[in-house]
Amino acid sequence: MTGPLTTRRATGMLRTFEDAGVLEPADVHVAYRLGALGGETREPVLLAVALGVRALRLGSVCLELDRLPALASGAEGEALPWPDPDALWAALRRSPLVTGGPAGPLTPLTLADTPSGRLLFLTRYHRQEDTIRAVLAARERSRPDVDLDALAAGLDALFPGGDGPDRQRIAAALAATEWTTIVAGGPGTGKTHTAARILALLHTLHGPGLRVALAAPTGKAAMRLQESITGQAAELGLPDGLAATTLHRLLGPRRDNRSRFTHHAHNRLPHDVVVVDETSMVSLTMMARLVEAVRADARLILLGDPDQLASVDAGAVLADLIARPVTRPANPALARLVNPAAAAPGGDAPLDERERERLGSAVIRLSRGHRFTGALALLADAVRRGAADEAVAILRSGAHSVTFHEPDDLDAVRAEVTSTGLALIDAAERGDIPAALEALDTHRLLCAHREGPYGVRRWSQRVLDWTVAARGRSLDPEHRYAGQPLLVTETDYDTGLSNGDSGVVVQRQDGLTAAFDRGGSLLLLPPSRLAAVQPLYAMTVHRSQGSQYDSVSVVLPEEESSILTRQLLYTAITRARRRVRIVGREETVRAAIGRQALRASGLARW
Ligand SMILES: Nc1ncnc2c1ncn2[C@@H]1O[C@H](COP(=O)(O)OP(=O)(O)OP(=O)(O)O)[C@@H](O)[C@H]1O
Repeated sequence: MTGPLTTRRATGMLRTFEDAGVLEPADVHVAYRLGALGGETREPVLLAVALGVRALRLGSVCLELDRLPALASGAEGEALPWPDPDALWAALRRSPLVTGGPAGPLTPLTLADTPSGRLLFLTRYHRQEDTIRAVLAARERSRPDVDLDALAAGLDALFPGGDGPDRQRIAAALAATEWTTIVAGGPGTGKTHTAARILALLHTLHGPGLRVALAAPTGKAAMRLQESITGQAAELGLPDGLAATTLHRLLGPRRDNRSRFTHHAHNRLPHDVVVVDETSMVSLTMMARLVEAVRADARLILLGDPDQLASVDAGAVLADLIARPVTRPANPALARLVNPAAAAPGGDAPLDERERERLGSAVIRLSRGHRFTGALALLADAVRRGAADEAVAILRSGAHSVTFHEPDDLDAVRAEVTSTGLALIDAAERGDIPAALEALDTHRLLCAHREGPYGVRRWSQRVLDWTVAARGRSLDPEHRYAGQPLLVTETDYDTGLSNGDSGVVVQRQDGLTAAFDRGGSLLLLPPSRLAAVQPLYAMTVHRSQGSQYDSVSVVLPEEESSILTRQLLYTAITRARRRVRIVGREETVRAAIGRQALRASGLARW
């Protein structure tokens, strides 16, 4: 945009909505700028633009014009002068921002009239949704040619459970017979276990020359995927050297444009199979870039947990793709390969009607936990389903793996923080890198916010103070010391570190070095080469997504915090492999479970 970046003060309707706290000055500013550029001055239209910008800021891809009053809660929200949806729709349809105008062909806004409501988009996001819709629909028009006898034999060998409705086997059958498959499921339900078997199956069907890409939205998640797949490679006869990478690296970053890549619709990825893990964290923009870069005759396998927090940017693509209406019947070949309706003693429950319908979109949800059992798994499931009474009962059950602490009852958190902090320092001072890296992931303290009494900043200081008191020696977070945990805050292609990687400073004979675990291989760097890192004593739940720790302590914010949602609590709990400790009040847990982060989009409406 051109012109000075002065903020015009809101007037009229926009002022009313800003004073009520619905709009922020930045929302109003963008609306006025777009209005000025496109020649639109009508207040209700500018209000809708500002509300659309606000929606994006809060994670929605579009504005639901028929549900405007739902944007604000309480009596104050109801009292606001919301525009009449029909009049607003008519005004928007004539707006130069939608149709192009005398000021130029620029159409920054797009309208969509869907069976479940009228939507206003910023055109850029509408285009991205359109890309995803069009590419996936085109991919659904055909299915890969496979030898069904060989496939059946492969499935029997890899999933020897017999005829029961083994959802992992169904996932593999889908992945072999569809171009795009979505394998959803909570932590430890075997998504990567299944992905490894899918790769083995595809290698059997298509021969050893198959080109496979493994990717995830963050470096940490990519490393976990790589570790898991390579750990199973020998057993499954997968080729050596399968490496995972971030989606950014897979698509080829460009220095001149952050949202464009070297691989795109006219320069496709060479791979025959693209497996993406932690898809819930993939933004709408990234998903659009990915699907257009995958060859039409390559398989795309999306793994993820739709109940977790969605991407930092707008959209909840995985959840939307799973929720979209099913437009075609399940692949007829499936009936020969799996038996979704059967009941088998001790096996998965038969697929319900909705699950069977979703096979048409090649979506399967794994439901049986293989990693955690007991109270931790029950708690995660109760939170996911929104069963607050159940969750509270589990928290109060006295189970070892799940404990609940009032905000001033910090003895247990302190004990674990200090014991892991001291173990980290001891190992690092001895120069024992494997032990230091192991100690790093033993326990993690998670907060919802960065700032405030329940935020990362405050709690990091507390962790440091506790560690110093236990150590009996001061530690300066501004200076590297052996045993200091580190978090990478920006991707650095020179060192190979990704945003979100964690490491630890270790004492070596020649001085201090920073050690990072890169999916089983070690990366050692002199601390002076680390550009964007910060000490890691506590982290936000958002940051922790894609990682897991043996034990997790979750500090809940105030009940009123708008960031506190069911998805946030579920994501925090499921970061723990063995035990979770929740610090907060019962009302806060209930408030979190009762508040769902709902992100408006057009994708789920298909
Ligand atoms: N069918 C199965 N039989 C036996 N063990 C299994 C089976 N499926 C998964 N597992 C084991 O359960 C554990 C969790 O599996 P996996 O890591 O694949 O889950 P995931 O869904 O990818 O979890 P996350 O999202 O947390 O990474 C692994 O140790 C895996 O070997």
